[in-house]
Amino acid sequence: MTTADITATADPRLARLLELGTSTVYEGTGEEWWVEPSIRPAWRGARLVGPAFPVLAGPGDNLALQRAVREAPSGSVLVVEAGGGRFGHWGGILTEIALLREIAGLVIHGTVRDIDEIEGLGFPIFATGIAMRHAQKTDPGVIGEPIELAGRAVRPGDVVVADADGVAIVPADRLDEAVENAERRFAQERERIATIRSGEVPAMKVETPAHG
Ligand SMILES: O=C([O-])CC(=O)C(=O)O
Ligand SMILES: [Mg+2]
Repeated sequence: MTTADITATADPRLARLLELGTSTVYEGTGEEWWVEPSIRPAWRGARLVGPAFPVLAGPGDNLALQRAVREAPSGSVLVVEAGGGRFGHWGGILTEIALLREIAGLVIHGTVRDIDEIEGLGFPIFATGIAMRHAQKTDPGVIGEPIELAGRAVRPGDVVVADADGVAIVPADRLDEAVENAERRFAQERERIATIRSGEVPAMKVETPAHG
């Protein structure tokens, strides 16, 4: 069982969002659900879904992460604002604890280390990059409270979906709508692709410029 499976089993809507993919989820509802695109999969094939457990870390400090990995509910995704700095905020040891506690994954506006080890363990991480530099362990930060992740509001329990295209945050109270609209979008795209594969170049999609 992968970490993505843990949450997905608990709520089939989450499994479906992950299958449909972040770009489809985002396009389906046409909302500002995308997250800063420099937050990328830390290893190829990483993907995750689950309710957010937000963390505000001190700059260059991972004490807040050490607290969060011990206190976040099983199945949740740690969503961390770490100021985007070039520190090893997270590594192999924290990953081992996260797996023991059945944490579904990590999304961090910041960098991580021990990446080969983490890939071998299959723990999904989305980060701005990889950096070996030691993170301080002095600032307890804030955990389990709403944050802004690189400018995007994230509340505890909002649904995090992340795959090769990046990270999307679906507000908890809009989950049904997100699934419904992503399904519609997915069906439209399959239809369009079927048309192309039948040998027909479809009409262009043209939009009216937005006002204001
Ligand atoms: O020790 C740290 O601060 C982060 C790390 O490398 C690990 O969790 O393995
Ligand atoms: Mg380490």
